[in-house]
Amino acid sequence: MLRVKLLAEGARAPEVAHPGEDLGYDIFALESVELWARASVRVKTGIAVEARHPETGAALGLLVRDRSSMASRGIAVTGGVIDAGYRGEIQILLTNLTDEAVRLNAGDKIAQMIPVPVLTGTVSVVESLADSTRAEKGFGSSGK
Ligand SMILES: O=c1ccn([C@H]2C[C@H](O)[C@@H](COP(=O)(O)OP(=O)(O)OP(=O)(O)O)O2)c(=O)[nH]1
Repeated sequence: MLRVKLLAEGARAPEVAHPGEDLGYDIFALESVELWARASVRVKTGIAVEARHPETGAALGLLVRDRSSMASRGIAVTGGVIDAGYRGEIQILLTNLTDEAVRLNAGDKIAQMIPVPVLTGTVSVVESLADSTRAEKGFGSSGK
């Protein structure tokens, strides 16, 4: 469940293309932007949101992720952590990984937002951690 405040003329509420199946809400650019080669830009959406679990009503955060169609053109979402309590304008950080400038137009669908529960809790500094099979092994320890 997403409550949306439209902050500017031309702002468009997020949409779910396939309700009940899609993980993310598609979001739209408020403005046209030139994405210079190898550079990052912050794109306004003109929306503020409040995401809640449809059954429990618990506050949810949102992770902004790529649309595969944009990623396959070399335009990647960076940043992307929207805290559950954030009520400011959602802005989309995009990085042009290519050597060519790319123009995005106002109204373009530029990213998707995936709701996630808030699982952060208290932080305790301890002397030892619970045993596990992996223990300290990592960085390719399990082979190719
Ligand atoms: O792609 C993004 C990333 C973040 N935000 C907003 C929502 C988020 O809740 C807030 C803060 O983001 P984050 O915690 O990642 O930034 P920070 O650099 O750690 O700033 P702060 O000290 O305000 O937490 O900025 C966006 O609109 N778009």
